[in-house]
Amino acid sequence: MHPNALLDMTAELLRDVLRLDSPADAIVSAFFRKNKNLGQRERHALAETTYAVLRQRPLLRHLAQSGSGPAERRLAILGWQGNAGFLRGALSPAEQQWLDQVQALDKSALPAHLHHNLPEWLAEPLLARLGDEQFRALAASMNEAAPLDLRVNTLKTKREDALATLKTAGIAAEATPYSPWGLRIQGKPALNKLELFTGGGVEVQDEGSQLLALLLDAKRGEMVVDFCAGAGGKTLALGAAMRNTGRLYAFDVSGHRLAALKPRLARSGLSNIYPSQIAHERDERIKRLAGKIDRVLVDAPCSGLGTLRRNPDLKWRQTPQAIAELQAKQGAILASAARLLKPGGRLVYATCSLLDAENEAIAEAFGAAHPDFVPLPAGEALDKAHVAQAGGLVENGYLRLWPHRHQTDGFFAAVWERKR
Ligand SMILES: C[S@@+](CC[C@H](N)C(=O)[O-])C[C@H]1O[C@@H](n2cnc3c(N)ncnc32)[C@H](O)[C@@H]1O
Repeated sequence: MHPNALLDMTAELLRDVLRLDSPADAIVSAFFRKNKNLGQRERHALAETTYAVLRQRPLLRHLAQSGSGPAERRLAILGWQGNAGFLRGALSPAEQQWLDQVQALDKSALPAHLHHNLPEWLAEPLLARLGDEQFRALAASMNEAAPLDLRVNTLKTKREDALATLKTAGIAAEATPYSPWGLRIQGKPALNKLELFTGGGVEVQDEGSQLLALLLDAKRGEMVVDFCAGAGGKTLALGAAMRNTGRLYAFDVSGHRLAALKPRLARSGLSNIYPSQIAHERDERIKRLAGKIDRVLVDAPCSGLGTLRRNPDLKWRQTPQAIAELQAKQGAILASAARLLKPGGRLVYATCSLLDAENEAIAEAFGAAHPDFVPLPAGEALDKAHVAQAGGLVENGYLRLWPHRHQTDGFFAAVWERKR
């Protein structure tokens, strides 16, 4: 495709995405379905430029004020993530001159919000929690793309063997530092045609997600519930940890999400998983299982703000009001899920949010209202699950993962044991 045509196409995609009325990944996928003849490199440039503009929207909008022509084209030029020579081929002499001027500007004197590129309602609590230096490091890490992590399905293969298979296929990878199941891939190679993937030997899963499953420490023969199973990323990890024995109920209110678990389940070779759509957190099925379950994971619906490297549109689409509504939901789901546990059973509450409001605040309110649940320090639980350097993943007894410190998505988890 001619460079100018691709640049105009990127501007068209940006126009749709910047309306912020649907998730960016859904808009990008629909755009690719509509434009089937785009090559791999063109798709990469379109998607990555879109994400780069979303990540740095305030800064790029500020810088784009000086140019001329359609605003989205200017943003696409400033955020361009494809080949630089290719971009030059798309620019008019005036655009090239403007780009050179913008690139030469000293940006160090710009106001703080043009550096962190976060809305004020989000920047403020993060800065208060982390302090200036850590906050800057976090904001910078959110401007990077996330690495590609895999979880080895230990039912089918060993981590060393999966690593060797990847190497033979010309894919560079290394063991993840914390999760004993994890591999971190260099770059973004296509994996979906590899036997290792189609045969269920590995699943794509952020190392942080793997650590949440490890925290539950589900064992052979147990009765386990994944209360908010969604498309089953953690369900599959738990099922393998249980060595395909016992019973693992995968609950979710979304039939659509549970349906996405089916092909992954087929690849995994697991037969101990029972997906079940529930109407709400007080569904009859939950009452029937009350007091019978060994371990319950509540991977609660949340703002998703720990995943900004993958979903940068969330910082512009989320609102404080939506988070207040989520908090009420999180408390209600946790209280209801807790009723499932046997005496001595383990409860894990987790989110992929960075905000205390969805994390510590929910865990502490639950703890205060449920004296029969005793907090279990996350570091201890992770150590027992063979997680390396577990002490560095914990704050105030809770699991707290940060993109800038741990190279994972942002995650929180609290653990309790029901009194015997
Ligand atoms: C963070 S996502 C789960 C991701 C999933 N555990 C994984 O690892 O792939 C939260 C899930 O909670 C589900 N959910 C929302 N309200 C719920 C409720 N009242 N009871 C159970 N699940 C609920 C959503 O449909 C969503 O799939």
